[in-house]
Order: sequence, then C-alpha cells, then structure tokens
Amino acid sequence: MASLQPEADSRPVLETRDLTINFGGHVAVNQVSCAFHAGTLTSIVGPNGAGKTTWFNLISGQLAATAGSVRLFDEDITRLGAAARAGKGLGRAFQLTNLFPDLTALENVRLAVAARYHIGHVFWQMASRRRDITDRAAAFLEQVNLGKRADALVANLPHGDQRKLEVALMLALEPEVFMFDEPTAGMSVDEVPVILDLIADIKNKQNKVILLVEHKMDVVRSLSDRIVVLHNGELVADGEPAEVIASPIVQEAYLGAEVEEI
Ligand SMILES: Nc1ncnc2c1ncn2[C@@H]1O[C@H](COP(=O)(O)OP(=O)(O)OP(=O)(O)O)[C@@H](O)[C@H]1O
Repeated sequence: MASLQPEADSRPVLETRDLTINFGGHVAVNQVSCAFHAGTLTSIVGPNGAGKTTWFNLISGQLAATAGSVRLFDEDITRLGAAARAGKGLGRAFQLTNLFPDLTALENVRLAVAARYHIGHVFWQMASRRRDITDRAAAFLEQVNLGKRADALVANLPHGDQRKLEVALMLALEPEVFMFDEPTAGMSVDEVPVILDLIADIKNKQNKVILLVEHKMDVVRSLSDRIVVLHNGELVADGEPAEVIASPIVQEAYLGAEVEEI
C-alpha cells in the first residue's frame, strides 16, 4: 500500500523514527517510524494492546523510549520530559488527570492561558491582564460548549463536561500537535457530537497536526485524512482511510466483513 508521502516542500511537524519501548522483554512499540504534517488528522487504530496509547505516551513524554527518537519541527525531543514537550507545542488531553478538581472550570482554563503566555503571579495582579486572561479563557470554554458551566467546580461537573474541559485546556495551550486518546470514551450519546464537531473544527480552521486514537470506526472514517494501523507494537498499514480500511491486512486482521469497532 502506498503510504502518504509528504509533499516535496513540506517538512513534517512531528516525526517518530524507529521509536521503540521494551517493558521487561515485551516490545510494546517496535521501531515505529512515522511523520505527520500540518493540516492533517491521522487516526491511529489497532486491536487492544496494539501499542497505540504507549506510542502516544512516547510522543508526549509520559514514557521514555528504549530506542529511536521523537522529533518536533526537526528538533530531537526524545530526552525531554512531558512538560518541556508541551511547552514546545505538543498538546494532549490527559483523560482528566491534569484538571484541578477544586477550582472552577473557568479557573482551570485561566491557568492554562496564563501558562501559555508565561504569565506569572505578579502580572495576574494587573487588572487589565486579568481581564484579558479571563476573556480568553471564557472564549475557550464557549468553544467546547461549557460557557454556562464556567463557575462550576470541576469536581461537580459530569464526566462528559470534564472531558470537554480537558479539550478547552488543550486549546488554551495553542499547541502545534493535538493528541486525542479516545476523546469520546465514557461520554453520553448526546455529548459525543460536541467533541467530534470540535475536533472537526480544529481540523478545518487550524493548520495543525491532529492525532486521534479511536476505536469507533464511524468516527475514524468521518474525521481522518489518514489512518495508521498498529499491531503487536508494529506499524502495519498507513494511508488514505478508504485504502487502509479496504486493505487485506486490515480486513483480515481487524475488520472482518463489516465490524464497527477495531
Ligand atoms: N507500563 C507498562 N508496563 C508493562 N507493559 C505495558 C505498560 N504499558 C503498556 N504495556 C503493554 O504494552 C502493550 C500495549 O499497550 P497499549 O495500552 O499501548 O495498547 P493500546 O493499543 O493502546 O490498547 P487499547 O486499545 O486497549 O487501549 C500491552 O501489551 C500492554 O499490556
């Protein structure tokens, strides 16, 4: 299968080269090389245990690679920790672990806006700065449809709203790479479209790299420019969605005739 080749003059934003991690003899991600270009949404699919989340963790810096490298704008960031990578433009929604439950939704986003612009405590004291930050934070909350919950304590928000808030925090950091790991997991049916519309909106309006780990094939089909398939830690297919879904390796290994989840 032809993989999606970069255009002649466009360099990748993000790249993994022979990226590998070995957990006590089990190679969870095995020499995965892949490049991602601005303006594309790539879904990463594969059966349970294929290595998708582990690859994400290696990219965002939650895990340190055994071998290989991660490059952002051609800079080797393999040895940087997660916070440093975030500062360089890698944005990831962390399944609620980076929310402050005792603060309001708005306060959470304000902290992210302040972090994005390296605004320390002293500047928070300036009323005009505070208003700027608050206005920006409120706009991000509106974007994820949480405007009406701005003053709610995060601990009291329903799960779906907390997931949306995570996306607002990622938006506030204005990353170059958006990483979504099963963004609709645990959401009610009526909440799912809000997140999917938001991802589509980022894709359509911002020239960023978007990576999506997702099991729901209808979601993958509707959003992706490209699909990468992992199996046993290896990259086994990479290309246009229709081509990848129709490929014998994916049909045989994961999809059967017409399975909605892989
Ligand atoms: N910290 C760890 N220590 C040991 N083994 C691990 C660790 N993290 C992941 N693994 C193993 O690595 C393999 C890949 O796991 P990973 O969670 O990346 O798969 P996945 O494709 O994301 O699966 P799922 O779709 O179920 O989320 C699995 O065999 C898993 O048990």
